[in-house]
Amino acid sequence: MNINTDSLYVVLPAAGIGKRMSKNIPKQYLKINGRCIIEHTIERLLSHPRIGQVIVALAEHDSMFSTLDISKNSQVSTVLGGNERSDSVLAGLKAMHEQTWVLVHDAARPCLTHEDIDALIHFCFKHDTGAILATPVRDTMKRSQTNQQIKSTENRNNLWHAQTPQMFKHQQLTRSIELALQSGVEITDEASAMEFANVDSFIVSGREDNIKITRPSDLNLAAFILTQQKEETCA
Ligand SMILES: Nc1ccn([C@@H]2O[C@H](COP(=O)(O)OP(=O)(O)OP(=O)(O)O)[C@@H](O)[C@H]2O)c(=O)n1
Ligand SMILES: C[C@](O)(CO)[C@H](O)COP(=O)(O)O
Repeated sequence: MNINTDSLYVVLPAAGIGKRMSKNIPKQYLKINGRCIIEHTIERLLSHPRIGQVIVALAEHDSMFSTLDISKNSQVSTVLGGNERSDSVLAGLKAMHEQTWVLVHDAARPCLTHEDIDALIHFCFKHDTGAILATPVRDTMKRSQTNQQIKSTENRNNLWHAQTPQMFKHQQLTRSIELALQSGVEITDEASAMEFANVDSFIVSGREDNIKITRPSDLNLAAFILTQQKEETCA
């Protein structure tokens, strides 16, 4: 792979149902500023000069994605996702021809900027190692009992909120996720699969506004962020 010119593939897990959003459609199809969240996300990715292909992992009965113009884009393809996010990611990894590097990015994170994509790609290429975007924890972190009685205060030094994209060597990530799933280990992001496989990976500090739309209150925040970012770009 010519790391200076070859385009990169992105697996976009988009097969979730958005339970925490409590809407009657999966959250990736909710609209912000007139466009579906997933449209914002894919456009942010494909408008980056180094990203050439997005493989979208869809739920089995997803009938909405094919109605979107972005689904007709030649740089977009789809694959059947799975019961868990990790199953969807693995399906995407297996659907592509062998690549050196691959990025995985949540469809529910439409506020991703080229600044963060550049930082992640640069780090991985420079150090020839996998990495994830993340932001440092800034509040005091508490652990509770199941009845929400405070149990302990967690040390927040070197504690981060993992984001996406997460970028790894394609075959290494595929094998690591397969190993974790075969071992019955719960993995909620790609880095946790690499950790289980004892493969080093690193953190690249990302923007705080690369939020994952998860709960209803995130929608207005994401709309504000997208509008602000558009003004930034035009500035
Ligand atoms: N089986 C699954 C579950 C999740 N995802 C995707 O993984 C991303 C991050 O997951 P999350 O925010 O948890 O989305 P949901 O699982 O849809 O949300 P919830 O947990 O509230 O149902 C989302 O883009 C979601 O569509 C996926 O591709 N396949
Ligand atoms: C991958 C992730 O975005 C890292 O924070 C997050 O774990 C995905 O959301 P989920 O709720 O854990 O599926």
